[in-house]
Amino acid sequence: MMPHMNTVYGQGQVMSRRYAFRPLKCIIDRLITEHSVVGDRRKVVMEVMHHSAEFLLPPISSEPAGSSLRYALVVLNQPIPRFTPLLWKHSQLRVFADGGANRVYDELPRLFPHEDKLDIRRRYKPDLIKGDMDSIRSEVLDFYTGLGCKVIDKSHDQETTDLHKCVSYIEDFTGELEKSNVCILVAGALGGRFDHEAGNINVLYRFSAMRIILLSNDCLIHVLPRTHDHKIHIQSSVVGPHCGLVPIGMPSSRTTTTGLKWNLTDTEMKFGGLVSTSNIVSGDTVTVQSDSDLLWTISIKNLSDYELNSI
Ligand SMILES: Nc1ncnc2c1ncn2[C@@H]1O[C@H](COP(=O)(O)OP(=O)(O)OP(=O)(O)O)[C@@H](O)[C@H]1O
Ligand SMILES: Cc1ncc(C[n+]2csc(CCO)c2C)c(N)n1
Repeated sequence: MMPHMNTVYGQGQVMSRRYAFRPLKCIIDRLITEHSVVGDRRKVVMEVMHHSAEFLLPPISSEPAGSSLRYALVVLNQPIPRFTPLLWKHSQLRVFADGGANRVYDELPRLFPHEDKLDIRRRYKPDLIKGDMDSIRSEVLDFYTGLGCKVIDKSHDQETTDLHKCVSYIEDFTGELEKSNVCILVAGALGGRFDHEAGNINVLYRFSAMRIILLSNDCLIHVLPRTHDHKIHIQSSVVGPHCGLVPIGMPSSRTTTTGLKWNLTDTEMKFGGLVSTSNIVSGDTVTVQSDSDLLWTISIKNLSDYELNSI
């Protein structure tokens, strides 16, 4: 369930007695004028939504009790990011989207060159494989079914992407009250075919009540819904400084930010006009207020082997 927002109006409505003996046209004119004055003075106080990339830091032992979010991981059919074992460790549910299973099967053992391949494959066993199953190799499917993994074959559904199918499963699996506390991490969502990237971004909007973060080796992106003000906590050891705010889907008439090198102050953003790319974070937090949903993106640092191995 999305947290509700509080709306605070600047003036009370005591118009009926005041206009009781005036001609109708006059009343209407005054109402139109006063309504726009009230509109200008109206102050909307939004609840603040917090964001962080804590899932790129080694998990702390108190998790999940210490963290307010619970994570689910979806692995797509793209080269797996080098920090995938970290995402795995933070997650309580792991799902392979069709050909994503081949990626874990083939590529994860390469991240642990001194360990036995089979041990690694058994250790990184998903809770579910779901998709239209036209990309997963039969030996890979046999391996994971042999381990007892659940498989949902949706080969009859050629209307939605494999990522959509996986997110839909997680959404069904998540109670209404839990939705705002669950965050879906999608590994391998960016940097490949553009039609797939656009489809992956569309999933952010199709499931707008869920927190979903698309990740590649180089960056992460997620939506900042217009229903909230946003406070983005920057873990500068793992993300930044490059970032962007992009009004995908609809223009924004007014966006205001703090914590960026090039801040916006009630600024309009739209494709064909201004979009904030190649921006730089300048502190520990970035705040964003906008009248439109925006995409937030921030670069992911090239984590050292030391950091990656400390998991
Ligand atoms: N090149 C890519 N770039 C970004 N995302 C990708 C790419 N390839 C696959 N994906 C993501 O991984 C998911 C699973 O990929 P898979 O190749 O199994 O899908 P598919 O439906 O068979 O794709 P195709 O359109 O090639 O038939 C896709 O739904 C998509 O979200
Ligand atoms: C208008 C329209 N465009 C493309 C597709 C194709 N498509 C979209 S999702 C999907 C499944 C991929 O696993 C496929 C084949 C469609 N159905 N409708």
